[in-house]
Amino acid sequence: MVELTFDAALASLPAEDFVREVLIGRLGVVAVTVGWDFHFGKGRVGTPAFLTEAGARYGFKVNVVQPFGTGTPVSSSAIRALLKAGDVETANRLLGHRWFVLREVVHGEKRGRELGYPTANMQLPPETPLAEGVYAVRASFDGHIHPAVAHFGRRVQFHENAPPLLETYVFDFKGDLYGKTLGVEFLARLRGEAKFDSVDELVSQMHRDAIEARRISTGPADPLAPSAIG
Ligand SMILES: Cc1cc2nc3c(=O)[nH]c(=O)nc-3n(C[C@H](O)[C@H](O)[C@H](O)COP(=O)(O)O)c2cc1C
Ligand SMILES: Nc1ncnc2c1ncn2[C@@H]1O[C@H](COP(=O)(O)OP(=O)(O)OP(=O)(O)O)[C@@H](O)[C@H]1O
Repeated sequence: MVELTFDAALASLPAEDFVREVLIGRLGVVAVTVGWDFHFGKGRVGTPAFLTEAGARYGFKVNVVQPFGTGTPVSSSAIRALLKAGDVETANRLLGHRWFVLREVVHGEKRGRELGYPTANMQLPPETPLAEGVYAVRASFDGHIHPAVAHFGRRVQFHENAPPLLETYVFDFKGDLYGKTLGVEFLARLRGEAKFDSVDELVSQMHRDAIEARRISTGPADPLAPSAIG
């Protein structure tokens, strides 16, 4: 990979000089692929049309990739905004695969098993763009993928201001997951995190979450968002 520092000298380099000095002189390109709205060179003169014409003169091939889909352009900021809003289905379609995290399972407060839902806890980086709430997910470990339900949040039922955790309950599984690396891919958000009048009410809601998540995570997959964890 060649990374060019975008400094004043590069910013003021005319498109024609960039082609001659960088693409031909330094890299000796035989083919160049750019997006349909790509611009380069001083004054943004280097359009895909400019590049195609330069390619014909210098003898390199130019592929211009047209926009994908019909709606909003696919961009990492659009995907982050969708995940922050909890719309994982649309984020997954824009990504072309299900959004997933890969992390080690850490110890928690051992409350999960008392509630009837032992959960594998994972700490996600603070900048993770994910809405708090309950999700239908699939979890991968030891070479197998399991349907599961996950909660991402601060556990407002029990804590005032704890850091957010991803907690995953794996259906039809019993075993020790501490220290293992889990892949968790997200299929749908079921609801936001809530504080109930009693722990019993939280547990009743968790039963309903589990039924809904099992239905989704064992159901047919969206062909536009295949699994990336297996
Ligand atoms: C399906 C599911 C739904 C959950 N919903 C909530 C919720 O709405 N509010 C909340 O504070 N915690 C929720 N939790 C998190 C539980 O409070 C947490 O798993 C439990 O307290 C265990 O906590 P620990 O990791 O501190 O032991 C949920 C967990 C699961 C698995
Ligand atoms: N079906 C399951 N799904 C997830 N973890 C399970 C399951 N069965 C057993 N476990 C084990 O139980 C651990 C979680 O248990 P429990 O929730 O009581 O303790 P914890 O580490 O404190 O987590 P939490 O803080 O969520 O309570 C997991 O890390 C895993 O090793």
